[in-house]
Amino acid sequence: MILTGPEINAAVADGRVRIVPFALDQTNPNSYNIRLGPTLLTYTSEVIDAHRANPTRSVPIGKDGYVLQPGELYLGHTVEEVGSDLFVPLLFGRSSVGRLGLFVEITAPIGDIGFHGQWTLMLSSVRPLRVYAGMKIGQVMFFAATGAVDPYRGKYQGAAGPQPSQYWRDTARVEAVPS
Ligand SMILES: Nc1ccn([C@H]2C[C@H](O)[C@@H](COP(=O)(O)OP(=O)(O)OP(=O)(O)O)O2)c(=O)n1
Repeated sequence: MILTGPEINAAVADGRVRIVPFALDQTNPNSYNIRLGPTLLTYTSEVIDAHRANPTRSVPIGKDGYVLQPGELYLGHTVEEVGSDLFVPLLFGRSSVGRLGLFVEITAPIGDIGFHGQWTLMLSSVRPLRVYAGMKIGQVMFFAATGAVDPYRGKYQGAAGPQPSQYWRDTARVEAVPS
């Protein structure tokens, strides 16, 4: 089951969903629009190494916006902290933004019950595209879950600003290489 817009508003009001800051005019019939935060991160090394922490460069989005270039990966973030200890959040692009040729995540729309923080957006643009801080770039939906809840305690908990991949932490748990 998915929360309707009025139910998202009610869930924010009684604490079942946390969206900060929250504005009623960002609620859709069955989702909530999230805005692009003012900071982007790009990886600076030519090769991104999945087993290492990769260096990044912070790029502020100025008042005149910032032009995303095709072929580059930009890590953005939501203005809003979005989470729930009850519902499963999923983040998707908005159709109006998809129509501009912008992907807002790469195979990672799923949030965990118990995650709280700003979400990291994985921005990639089909054509050069000027984006602006504060633009309503994506939407979060909330799904009712069944079963006992074991809340998120992962490596991105409490995220503030764009978070580069910490996949390298997983390798401490040993990746078995099939022979
Ligand atoms: N586009 C996204 C998708 C998810 N998240 C947040 C919400 C999730 O609860 C948290 C972790 O997401 P995943 O479980 O997909 O990530 P990992 O499995 O890589 O991390 P972990 O091992 O911490 O679960 O990151 C995010 O900020 N941006």
